[in-house]
Amino acid sequence: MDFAHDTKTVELTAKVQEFLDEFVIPAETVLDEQLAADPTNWATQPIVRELQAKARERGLWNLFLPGDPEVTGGAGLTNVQYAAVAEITGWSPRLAPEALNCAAPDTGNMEVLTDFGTPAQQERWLAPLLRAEIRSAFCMTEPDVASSDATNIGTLIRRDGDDYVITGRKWWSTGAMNPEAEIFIVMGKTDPDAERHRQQSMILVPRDTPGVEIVRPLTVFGYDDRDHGGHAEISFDGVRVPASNLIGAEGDGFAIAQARLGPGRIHHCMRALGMGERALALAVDRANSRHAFGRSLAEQGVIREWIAESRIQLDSLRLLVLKTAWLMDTVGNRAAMTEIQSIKIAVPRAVAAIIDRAIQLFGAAGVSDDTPLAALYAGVRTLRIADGPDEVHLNSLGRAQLRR
Ligand SMILES: Cc1cc2nc3c(=O)[nH]c(=O)nc-3n(C[C@H](O)[C@H](O)[C@H](O)COP(=O)(O)OP(=O)(O)OC[C@H]3O[C@@H](n4cnc5c(N)ncnc54)[C@H](O)[C@@H]3O)c2cc1C
Repeated sequence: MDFAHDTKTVELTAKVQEFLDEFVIPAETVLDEQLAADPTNWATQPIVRELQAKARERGLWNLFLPGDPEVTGGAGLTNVQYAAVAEITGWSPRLAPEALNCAAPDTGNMEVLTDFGTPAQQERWLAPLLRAEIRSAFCMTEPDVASSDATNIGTLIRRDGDDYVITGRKWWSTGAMNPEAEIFIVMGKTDPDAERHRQQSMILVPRDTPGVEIVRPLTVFGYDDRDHGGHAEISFDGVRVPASNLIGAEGDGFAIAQARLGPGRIHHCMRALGMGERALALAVDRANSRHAFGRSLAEQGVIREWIAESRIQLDSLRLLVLKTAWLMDTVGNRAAMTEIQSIKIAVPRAVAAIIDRAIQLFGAAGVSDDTPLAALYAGVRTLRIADGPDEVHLNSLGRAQLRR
């Protein structure tokens, strides 16, 4: 086995690392200042635009998008190549992914439009998303039903002449508080009587369509996540859009959702490893510089154990993520399902524990916003729920093993 990255990855990660160190990490305080200046402004902050311009100049743009760059407008990286890049962006999850136009949910939405959109849909919505001129949201989860089970979804998409009419309520639509999120991909039922996995469809709903109402923002442990455009509850009340806004055919929604979530899950895991590395680096600095009871924290056995545990977890999980990425590249997402589920479960758990140990090492400073740790913890904790809770993946992974 050759564990080395190829030349392209080595060169690209060096450029991304330099960009992170030189521009992104110093910009974090600027972002905080800009967000604090107007707490009612959900739009993309000027510092993000500045970073995006610098990233584009350096060719660090749309790195998440596979396939032929001439056709897709992406960078054409394999999952293995992108894994190394995404991990670096995880060091600054509030800024780096968006600076490179590699942030969820836009990445997943761009993939859906690339793979399933019509030429007209691609021209109208994908092209400006690839240029980061607009943003988007993905509206699947609903407040009234357990939405880890997509077959529960109650939103109706009813055909009426040349239109579809959408009625329902969504929540946790990430990014939708940002007024620049001009397009929503909405999942709903076109045929509630069809076979369970053929009832749903996906449809493009422009934000400014009559009947779309942003009800309220939601918070994660008190964080409004304004740097990601927040998370919105949205009501769709008799929203009428042309039939040509349907993505794929009626009944394709479930299959498109599955296709969207495979790469999305591994991207989250790659970035989470970067979050864990940053927490560990902060912990090491703190342990070496802080003294208690006559010696540095680094000289306490228990702290050394924490540091060692974190290193072991990060290095072992990175190998599992890279193996998963390699399988996705070589045998496809479906054949890599066991590994995708494994990392989706294992990485957020481990990284939450790594950040938790770093918080403990920092004492009270660790739970404040004086360090990035509290926000990193809040972010990684949601990954045990978002894109499907741990239990759903464990259940399916266990079932697959038992059938072997
Ligand atoms: C930060 C964040 C961002 C999000 N962004 C988006 C977004 O952009 N778009 C979107 O549509 N949604 C988004 N979501 C929603 C997310 O996908 C859902 O929260 C998730 O699918 C779980 O659905 P639910 O919250 O309704 O929980 P439920 O489905 O009600 O499940 C609750 C709990 O029940 C248990 N459970 C469920 N099924 C099983 C099972 N089979 N076996 C054992 N236990 C089980 C689990 O412990 C689970 O956590 C986001 C969520 C968060 C937290």
